[in-house]
Amino acid sequence: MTVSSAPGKVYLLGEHAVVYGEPAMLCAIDRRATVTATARDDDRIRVQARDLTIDGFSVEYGDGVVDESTDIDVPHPLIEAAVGYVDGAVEQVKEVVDTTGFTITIESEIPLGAGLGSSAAVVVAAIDAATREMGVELTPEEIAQRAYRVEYDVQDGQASRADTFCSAMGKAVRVEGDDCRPIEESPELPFVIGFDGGAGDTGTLVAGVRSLKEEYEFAADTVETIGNIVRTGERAITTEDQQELGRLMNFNHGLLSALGVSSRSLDAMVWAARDAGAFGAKLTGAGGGGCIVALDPTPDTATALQYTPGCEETFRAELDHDGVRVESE
Ligand SMILES: Nc1ncnc2c1ncn2[C@@H]1O[C@H](COP(=O)(O)OP(=O)(O)O)[C@@H](O)[C@H]1O
Ligand SMILES: C[C@@](O)(CCOP(=O)(O)O)CC(=O)O
Ligand SMILES: [Mg+2]
Repeated sequence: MTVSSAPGKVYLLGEHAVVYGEPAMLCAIDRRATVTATARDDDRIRVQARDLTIDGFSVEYGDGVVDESTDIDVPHPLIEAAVGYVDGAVEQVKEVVDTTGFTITIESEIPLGAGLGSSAAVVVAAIDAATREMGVELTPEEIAQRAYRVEYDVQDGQASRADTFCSAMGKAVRVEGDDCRPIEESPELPFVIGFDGGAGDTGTLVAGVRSLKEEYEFAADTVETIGNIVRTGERAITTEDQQELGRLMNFNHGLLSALGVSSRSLDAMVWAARDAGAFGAKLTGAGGGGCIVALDPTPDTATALQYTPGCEETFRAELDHDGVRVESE
């Protein structure tokens, strides 16, 4: 039995634009997905994903077939969409090892589809656990590369390397196209997360931005401007200028909102954080619903979020220095 875990992340600056080759900066956070891989005597592949519920049923499946015992009475495309990332991870494992069967069990502290990178963390941890269980040790860079292939395929060819690289490597990272690197001296920033309890579908949201960008030159300019905000933010990171970072996050949120990926509850949480005196706040990840990230060293933002209609949960997040790691083997 092998257990591996990998962290979720928040985007400081640059999501969506990063898909088109603009730079982005993101930080791994101390919420992790944990995957247990156990070799089997037969050649079957089984997946137990307790957090993945469809109509209240948790998903257990294998060999491309959802278990009858899970009693799921929903159309198959819905199930296929939900298990796509895990299926992709299994495919990557099969490319690396001469598989006989294994069972993988997924547990995660990262809310699904909320912009904290649950998909990347699950895929990264699954590839690590299952390949190790089969006797192969991949480097974090190799895992990041394979996990990126999975996100790319599931999101119909529209994915950056950002989430998967950050989850595999940990710390703060900067990603621009194929150029992925850890940010030396990753700053410890006072992250406060607000979660509206909802989710957005990354593939659909990315496709929405792409079509706006193709239709309007000013939408394409907006994407480029987000890249300029990130470039400006690099100086603020090096000097640990939280006030400047906050201002840039506010600007970035406005542009994401213009690109149609914010929502009423995300905007409400962003404004609650700003009114409470946060240095800045923005949605994180694909948007549509899910989480915002604010910078505030005081308890004021968390308190304000607790009283904000639409905010279901608020918590602090710490930079996680560890990327993918083995918990036990
Ligand atoms: N605990 C989990 N078990 C199985 N699959 C998961 C789990 N967490 C996330 N996923 C997969 O990732 C998808 C969410 O990814 P995505 O839409 O990119 O949002 P995010 O990465 O921001 O959480 C889920 O629909 C599911 O396919
Ligand atoms: C919108 C995007 O930039 C980030 C998506 O992040 P998440 O899956 O919502 O955590 C897409 C990508 O980079 O592949
Ligand atoms: Mg994702």
